[in-house]
Amino acid sequence: MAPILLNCMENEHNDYIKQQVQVKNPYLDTMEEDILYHFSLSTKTHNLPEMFGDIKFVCVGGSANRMKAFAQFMHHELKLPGIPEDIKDICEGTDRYCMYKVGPVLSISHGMGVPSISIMLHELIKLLHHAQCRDVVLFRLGTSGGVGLAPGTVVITDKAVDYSFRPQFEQVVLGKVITRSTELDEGVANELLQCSSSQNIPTVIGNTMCTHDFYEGQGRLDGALCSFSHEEKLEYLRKAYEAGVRNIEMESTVFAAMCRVCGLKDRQKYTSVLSKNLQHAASFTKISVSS
Ligand SMILES: O=P(O)(O)O[C@H]1O[C@H](CO)[C@@H](O)[C@H]1O
Ligand SMILES: O=c1cc[nH]c(=O)[nH]1
Repeated sequence: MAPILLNCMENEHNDYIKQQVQVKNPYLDTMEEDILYHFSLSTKTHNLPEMFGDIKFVCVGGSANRMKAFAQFMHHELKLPGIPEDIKDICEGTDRYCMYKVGPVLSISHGMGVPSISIMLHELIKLLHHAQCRDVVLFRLGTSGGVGLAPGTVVITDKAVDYSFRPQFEQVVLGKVITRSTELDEGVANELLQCSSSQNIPTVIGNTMCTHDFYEGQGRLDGALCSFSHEEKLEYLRKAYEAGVRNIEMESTVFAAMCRVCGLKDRQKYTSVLSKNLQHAASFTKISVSS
């Protein structure tokens, strides 16, 4: 599934915003050193433009092993010199996330849930900014639970939505709730849909619901706690389906919101989430960013 996405994005590359990745924090420029704590990288100890300046695609997913396997797969697909098994974890100085660079592709793990991916995204966006990367496309390759779909269906996200099926992400800042949009890019979703049709993979475009919990949050009956009946669960999932939800996972809203805030507001070209084998999902967004 993943190479299909990357091939597709590369073909359409000229459509992307030719901009350097930017951050939305005036304090960063005044700092003598920026430490990317959870990557074990810093602007003082590492030459980020030299290490990462040629990055065009960033693929993120929850599991460290998956993202290593994906990097090895990309190494093979891109026919890069050397042995895929020898690729090195750039973040080996920390066990929070793993990161592999294969040519213009960066493969990073982000753990489970919004807080974990959010920390990773702060540091990733800063890294791409410091490295002066341009025209970067960001994908999430993950797993998800399908809603009303046959197992194995790939879901390309139209909108990332919250538990109330709203396309928004709520972040508490200084004790106040800030709401950020998670609207996504239609054009990119359609590109991916076209790619899947050429590969004969069952694929739909639909909304992806992001929850803060795998069990009760997703209407599961098999957690340590369950405060609802089977009928109530089905009713909620039915409402979700009617609202256009086709899969459920745990990172898409913050992924979409952060990339959007760091992007061209008027372009609104953003995320998607894919799900495969009931459980394989990928979300993607452009983070070609402007002021
Ligand atoms: O497959 P990954 O990328 O880990 O994502 C999904 O799997 C985890 C739950 O099992 C959550 O993080 C969910 O979003
Ligand atoms: O969040 C998730 C991830 C995989 N499968 C699910 O059902 N939910």
